[in-house]
Amino acid sequence: MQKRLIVSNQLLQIMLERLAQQLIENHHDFSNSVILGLQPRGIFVAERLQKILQRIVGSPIRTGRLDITFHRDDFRRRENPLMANATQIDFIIENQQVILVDDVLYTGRSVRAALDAMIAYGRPQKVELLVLIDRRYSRDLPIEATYIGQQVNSLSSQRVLVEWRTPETSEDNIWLITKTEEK
Ligand SMILES: O=P(O)(O)OC[C@H]1O[C@H](OP(=O)(O)OP(=O)(O)O)[C@H](O)[C@@H]1O
Ligand SMILES: O=c1cc[nH]c(=O)[nH]1
Repeated sequence: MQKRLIVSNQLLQIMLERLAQQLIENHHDFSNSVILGLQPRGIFVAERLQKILQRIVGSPIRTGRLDITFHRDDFRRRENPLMANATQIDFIIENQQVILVDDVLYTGRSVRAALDAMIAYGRPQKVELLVLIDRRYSRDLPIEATYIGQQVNSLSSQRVLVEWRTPETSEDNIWLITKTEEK
């Protein structure tokens, strides 16, 4: 396995600050806007953004967690049963501007499932999508992000891995993983 660093710890902090500023440009004080992080990995991005936004805006930013498990189009096709995560939305999304947040946009199938899952909670006025990494030219569906951390050219055999800091590592990094033949 080869691991190539595509976003360093320092760059990722700058990227998150920039994405937060872009959100503020469009959503001002967030009085009519909410954030939904996609389970399982989008919630880390959503929580980081929430902290930065709250620091800048100076008021609470409504942030929830959306589970998409039962809305995935491969739900019944998987050999290993999928484990559902929690959906936690403690606010009304009816008539709100919703920002869906995930770490990676690849085929677009997770986002399609998220749109489906979200509709059970109300009819938003508008829905946007924010991702850290947009794997270009990889879409199976006509879905694009509104806010992008970085676009990456990749092969279908590769995978993007977003690694968040732990007490041991204290660094956030994004890697492009290439599987190599085991000898
Ligand atoms: O655009 P997509 O092709 O849906 O891929 C993007 C999704 O994949 C990852 O999740 P996860 O690894 O849980 O999903 P996967 O099994 O579909 O790769 C990632 O956190 C995104 O949610
Ligand atoms: O590269 C990819 C594709 C889907 N999901 C990921 O987490 N990474």
